[in-house]
Amino acid sequence: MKEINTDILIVGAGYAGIAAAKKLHAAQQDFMVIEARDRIGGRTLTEDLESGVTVDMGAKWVGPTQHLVWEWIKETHTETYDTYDQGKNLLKFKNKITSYTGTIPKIDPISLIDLGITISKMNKLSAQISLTEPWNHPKAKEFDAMTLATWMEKHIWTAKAKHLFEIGIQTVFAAEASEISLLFALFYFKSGDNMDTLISIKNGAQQSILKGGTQGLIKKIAASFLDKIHLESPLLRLSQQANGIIAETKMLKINARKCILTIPPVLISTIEFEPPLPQQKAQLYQRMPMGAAMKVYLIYPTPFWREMGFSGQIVSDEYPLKVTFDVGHTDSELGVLLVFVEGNDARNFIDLEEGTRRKMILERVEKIFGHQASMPMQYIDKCWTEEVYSRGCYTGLMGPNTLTQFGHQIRAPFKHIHFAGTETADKWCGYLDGAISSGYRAASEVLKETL
Ligand SMILES: Cc1cc2nc3c(=O)[nH]c(=O)nc-3n(C[C@H](O)[C@H](O)[C@H](O)COP(=O)(O)OP(=O)(O)OC[C@H]3O[C@@H](n4cnc5c(N)ncnc54)[C@H](O)[C@@H]3O)c2cc1C
Repeated sequence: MKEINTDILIVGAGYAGIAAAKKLHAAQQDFMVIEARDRIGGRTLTEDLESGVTVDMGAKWVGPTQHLVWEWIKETHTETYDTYDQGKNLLKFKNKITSYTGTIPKIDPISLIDLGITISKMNKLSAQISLTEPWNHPKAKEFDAMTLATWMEKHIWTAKAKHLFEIGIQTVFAAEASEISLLFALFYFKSGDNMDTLISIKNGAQQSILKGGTQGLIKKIAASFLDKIHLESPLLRLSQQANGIIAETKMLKINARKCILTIPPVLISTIEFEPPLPQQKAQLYQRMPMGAAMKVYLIYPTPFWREMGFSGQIVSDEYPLKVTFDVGHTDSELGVLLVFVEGNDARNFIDLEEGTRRKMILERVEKIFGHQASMPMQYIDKCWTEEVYSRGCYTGLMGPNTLTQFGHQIRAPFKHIHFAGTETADKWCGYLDGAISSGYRAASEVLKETL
């Protein structure tokens, strides 16, 4: 086993780990990064397809208020383009297809009012939640004792509004409303400005796309300190002494003064800690499962739906296809349709053979856009629950009784170990921007203690 001495060890080379490294590099600190995978980027993964199309199999979009990602985009002169958002969107509900413009589908007036009131109630409630201490809201215990599904049962009157709201929830959390606490949902909406921002393209979280992909961006940021990143080095054991830590992988023994751990909460329980994590912290990590999502790209010779006057955005109640977007560049001749399968749908869909998955998706898009839709040049899909070093996506979630009882542990250091990762962010928790802010915060904590 090779022994290495460094001042600060960063575990994980996703956006949080690279943000921490960037800050330490700028401060001319002695640090190293260990990463389990054979690549950097974590939950970002950009692939250049033979057709010339670049696809993000992980994180894709950047919204206008995600200022830290925009700083990186500007610093690296990365080109962006807007998600195609012209023409009519389509809603397929109970075998009927209707078209609409804007974020909210055209449905009967009663259901429409019901949906509008529900979203506005969510926004009003979430606006009252503190991002740093959501557990201190006067009704925190009450909100954290119920799931979002329980709240929906009580407050949404029409079946159609409930169904559409559920699709919105699956899209935002990659999970079911019955898996998350109301308090966590309110915190998450506030963290991303509000629910409207999270589900919107224009002025929302789905507004901009990076030309070289989100993994392309992190590669540019890490370029000046690549020699400090050790790939294929999963952390197995972390022990703490009076003056620092000893981290062990299969091949390395690393002695450091401080450690910044950026791995997803669900994976923290896989590390052997000596001494063990404080019991409330350890219990927290037993309660932050990942959601599940599958991303499917369909590449066509042309974005033929645009010529038909459609935006490429579909909201559908038919398993497995619930939501689609046109993510092709306006300058490209090719059509790129991105299909999301999320929550329990994804968990079931992932177990099917690839041929069956392809057939099902193509049947669904054909029903909506016609025969041309059944003949893409390429079908490509990716499931994140199969990724050993992610275990799902988009982020770690909290069910009832988690934020109020254990939430205060999320950013708390444990002796020489500091905790980052998007799940620890107050602003844009679950997103790339939150990952960057968490990395910067953890690096600042360490710098404060070591300088
Ligand atoms: C399909 C998908 C779509 C998404 N869409 C968007 C989007 O459009 N916009 C957006 O802002 N966000 C999106 N997200 C969320 C976004 O990707 C995450 O919020 C962000 O990448 C998290 O960064 P992180 O550094 O906190 O964690 P990670 O990216 O998970 O990084 C943690 C790193 O730790 C490594 N690791 C794990 N275990 C160990 C170990 N034992 N030892 C060493 N290393 C280890 C992992 O390999 C990984 O590289 C999406 C995510 C997915 C998967």
